[in-house]
Amino acid sequence: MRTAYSVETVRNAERELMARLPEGALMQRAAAGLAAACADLLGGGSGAGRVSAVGRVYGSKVVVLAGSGANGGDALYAGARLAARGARVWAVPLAADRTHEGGLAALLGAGGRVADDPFEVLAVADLVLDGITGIGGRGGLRPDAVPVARAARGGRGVIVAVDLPSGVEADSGEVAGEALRADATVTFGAYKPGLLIDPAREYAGALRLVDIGLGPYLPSVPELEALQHEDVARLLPAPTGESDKYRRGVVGIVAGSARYPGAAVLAVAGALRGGAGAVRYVGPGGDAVIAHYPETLVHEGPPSKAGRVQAWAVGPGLGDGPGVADALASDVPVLVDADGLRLLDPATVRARTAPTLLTPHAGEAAALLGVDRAEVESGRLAAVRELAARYGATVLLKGSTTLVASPDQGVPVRVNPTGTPWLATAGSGDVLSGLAGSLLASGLDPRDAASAAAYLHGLAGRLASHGAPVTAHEVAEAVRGAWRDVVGVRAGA
Ligand SMILES: NC(=O)C1=CN([C@@H]2O[C@H](COP(=O)(O)OP(=O)(O)OC[C@H]3O[C@@H](n4cnc5c(N)ncnc54)[C@H](OP(=O)(O)O)[C@@H]3O)[C@@H](O)[C@H]2O)[C@@H](O)CC1
Ligand SMILES: Nc1ncnc2c1ncn2[C@@H]1O[C@H](COP(=O)(O)OP(=O)(O)O)[C@@H](O)[C@H]1O
Ligand SMILES: [K+]
Repeated sequence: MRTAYSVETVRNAERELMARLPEGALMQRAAAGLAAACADLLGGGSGAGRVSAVGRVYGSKVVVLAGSGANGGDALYAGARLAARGARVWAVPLAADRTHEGGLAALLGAGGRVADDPFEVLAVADLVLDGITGIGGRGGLRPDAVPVARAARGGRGVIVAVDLPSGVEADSGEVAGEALRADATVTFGAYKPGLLIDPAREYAGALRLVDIGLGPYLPSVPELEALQHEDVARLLPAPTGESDKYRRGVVGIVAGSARYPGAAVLAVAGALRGGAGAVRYVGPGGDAVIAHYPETLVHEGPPSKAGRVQAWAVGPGLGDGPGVADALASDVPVLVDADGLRLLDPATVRARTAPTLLTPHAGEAAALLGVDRAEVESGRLAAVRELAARYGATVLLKGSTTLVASPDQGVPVRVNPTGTPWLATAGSGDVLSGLAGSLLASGLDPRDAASAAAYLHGLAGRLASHGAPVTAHEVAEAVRGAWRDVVGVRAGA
C-alpha cells in the first residue's frame, strides 16, 4: 500500500522527530537522499522522463533553483554533496537575501558558485534541482520564477523536483497557476496527496520516497492510499470447493436502451469478468447480450421481478429507461452509473439500508454537485469527498486520476495507480460498472469493490493497449489477464 499524508500531518510528525534530533539533522537526511537520487539519475538511472547523458556525477553540470524556504535548503545541501563529488554546481537564488544561509554556505564551501546568468547555466545543465517551494508553497510560481522555470524546461537537463514540483498544491493536487514540470520528484518522509492526484501528479514525473525517519510519528490512518498488486490480490474473491454459482454471488445489470444497446453488452462483459457466479441482465437489450454472451440470464421486466441478486449495477446507456428507482428500493448493494446518476436524489440514497456506490465521471460529478466540470477536474479530492458526504454513499470518481471515497469519517480516500489515457474511449466506463457490480455481488464492500475494479480495469487497459488505441470490448477481454497478473498466476499455470 502506498500512502500519502497532508502537509499539516507531515509538519506535525517532522516537529516531533526534530525535537529528538540535533538541529539540522533532518535536512541533512533529506539532502543526502536527494543527492543520492540525483547521482543515480546523472549516472543514467532510469525511471525519469529524461535520462541524463553524462553517465556520472564527476564533471556534470548541476543547477540549483533555490527559493526562500527549507525546500531551497534541501536543494542547496544536496548541491553541495554533488559538488563534493566533482559536479560543477551553480545556485540560482530566487529570493535574493532570503536564501537558506547554511545551504548556500555549504554549496560555496564545496566549490559551487552563484550563477551570474541563470539562463546561461540552465541552457547547459545536465540536472536541475527545483528547490523553489515545497510544502510551504502557496499558489503557482511567482512571476520572477516563471522565466527561470521555463528556461529549465527548455534546456536539456533532467529536472528533479525537491519534495514537490514547485507551483503545485501539496494537499489537493490542484495547480493554481504555472508550475515546474519535473522528470522526477524526490519526496521526503511521506508522499503528499498532490503527488498522486492529477493535475499535479502530471508535474511530478517518476516518484522516489526518501525515508527520513518520519514513519513512527505519522498517524496510522493516512489521507490517501493507493492499493498495490498484493493489496488487490487479498481483496479478490477466489472460489473454494464449497462454492457454487449462487454462493459466488449473482450480479444484476440494468443497462442499455434502444439508443445505446451496446452499453448493455459492455456492462455485462465487465460483470462476467468480475468474479460473480452469474450475471442477470435486466432491460431491452437481452437479444444483443445473449448474442455476445449466451451465459447471461436475461429478463425484461422490472429488476424487482428478475429474481434474487446480491448486487445491482444500474445506469450505463439506460437513457430515460426504468429500473433505477426499483433497484434502489432493494435491500442489496447498488452501483449507480451514467444515466442512473441523473436526477439522483440524495435523500433516496441516504435512506437506503444497503450500501450504494456512485461512479460518476467529472461531468456527472459536476452535475450532481451543481458546479462546473472544470472545478471537479482541478479539485478531484474535494469533489469526491463532498459527493460521498452529501449522498451518504461510496463514490468512485473516474478520469485521469480515479478516486474512491467512503461516506464514513476518517476513512482514507483511495487513489487508483493503474490506468492509461487510452481508457478514455466510449464504453470503457460501462465495463468498469459491470466489473465493480460483480465484485460487489461477490461480497466485497463498496470501497473495496470500487477500488479493486478500478485497479483491474486500469491494468486491463494498459495490457490491452500497449501504447495503442484500445476499445472498451478489448478492455473487458483483458480483465482476465489483469486478474492473473494481480494474483500472481503465470501464463500456462
Ligand atoms: N521541516 C523540516 O525539518 C524539513 C523540511 N523539509 C523541507 O522543507 C520544505 C518546507 O520548507 P518551508 O516550510 O520552509 O517551505 P518551502 O516549501 O521551502 O517554501 C516556503 C517559502 O517559499 C515562499 N513561497 C510561498 N509560496 C511561494 C510561491 N508560490 N513562489 C515562490 N515562493 C513562495 C515563502 O516565502 P514568502 O515569500 O511567502 O515569505 C516561504 O518562505 C519541505 O517541502 C522539504 O523540502 C525537509 O528538509 C525535511 C525536513
Ligand atoms: N485521461 C484519462 N486517463 C486515464 N483514464 C481515463 C482518462 N479519461 C477517462 N479514463 C477512464 O476511462 C473510463 C471512461 O469512463 P466513462 O467516462 O464513464 O466513459 P463511457 O461513458 O464512455 O464508458 C473510466 O474508467 C475513466 O477512469
Ligand atoms: K520543489
